[in-house]
Amino acid sequence: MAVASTSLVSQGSRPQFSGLRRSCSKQDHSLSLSAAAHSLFQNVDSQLRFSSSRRGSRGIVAMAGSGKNGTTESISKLVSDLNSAKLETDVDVVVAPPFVYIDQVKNSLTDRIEISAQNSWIGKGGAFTGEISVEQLKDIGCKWVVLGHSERRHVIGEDDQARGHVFNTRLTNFHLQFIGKKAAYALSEGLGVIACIGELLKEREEGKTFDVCFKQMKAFADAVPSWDNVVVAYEPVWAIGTGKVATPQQAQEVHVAVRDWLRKNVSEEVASKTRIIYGGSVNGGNCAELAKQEDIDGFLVGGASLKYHVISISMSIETRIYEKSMYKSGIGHTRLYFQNIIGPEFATIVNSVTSKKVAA
Ligand SMILES: O=C(CO)COP(=O)(O)O
Repeated sequence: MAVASTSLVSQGSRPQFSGLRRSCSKQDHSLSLSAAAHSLFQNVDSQLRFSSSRRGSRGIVAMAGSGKNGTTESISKLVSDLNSAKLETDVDVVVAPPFVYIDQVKNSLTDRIEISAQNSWIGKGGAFTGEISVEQLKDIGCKWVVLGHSERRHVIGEDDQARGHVFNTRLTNFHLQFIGKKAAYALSEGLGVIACIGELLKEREEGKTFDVCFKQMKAFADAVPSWDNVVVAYEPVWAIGTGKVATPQQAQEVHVAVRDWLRKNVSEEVASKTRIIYGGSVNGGNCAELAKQEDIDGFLVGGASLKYHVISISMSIETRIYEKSMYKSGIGHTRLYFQNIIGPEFATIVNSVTSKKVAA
């Protein structure tokens, strides 16, 4: 779980909060996705077809927020908000600050919330200038690392598979299944891994969502010896930082497909136990509906982790105004608008995961 909170991030970058609900009982999964499911992927009523047999008692880790930039001052404020937030107890909360602020966050953040890095090196530390080793992350108190984030894949160029070129002999092997191998090394050293997957808009439009997600899952599965400390984060790239959140149905159908992939390719037990969280424009307004979906076990949150949850109530009151001056000015009814700040938005998101559990 990783909360990389926006508070830990500064303008122009998306922080990431992820909330993870705590783990859960093993459930029977009867759903099996057939190949034909791919062609049905876009159908409107897919929610029903893709609904799994899991029950809501499953715990969820669901809050990771991190930021990719920030300042000492903005981070102090975010940490203070996190420390005072009322967070339900059965949600694991993780914050993933930028590397340079991890120490500051670690030294000021409540123990209730764990810390994640946003990336780590593929193997044991050594002469890899500019990289951060897993050993160093552990040394400063990190418990988690986010790997395979879409920005690392599509902006930095990290990949699951071998690259078309090799920088030098020493790096040849590293570039084979780069992301999976990073995950394997982090796990071997005791860090939890938030393993990100997700399709580009073009890939979704071409009907390749499952193919892309399954390929990314395979790269992790081929490399990791155990899924015990892995949380899968499904983040459709087109939803990250765009304000275009996946609908609950769109998210659920991918989550259940990924769970089914785990069942078929790893084991029934791993499929049942692995927490699959959703990321991509999650906020205080849309989290509750997403959290109701059976296979959404929490969230990886960016921008919303920097904000406050504001409830706007607009009330139109049909009131005849007899007061002379008002009447003359033509005001026949009064509209009242209320804005109520109910706390940090990440708290709303974390607690939505708990509400799902309670409701179920
Ligand atoms: O990047 C993200 C999480 O890693 C998601 O960011 P947003 O919540 O801002 O879309």
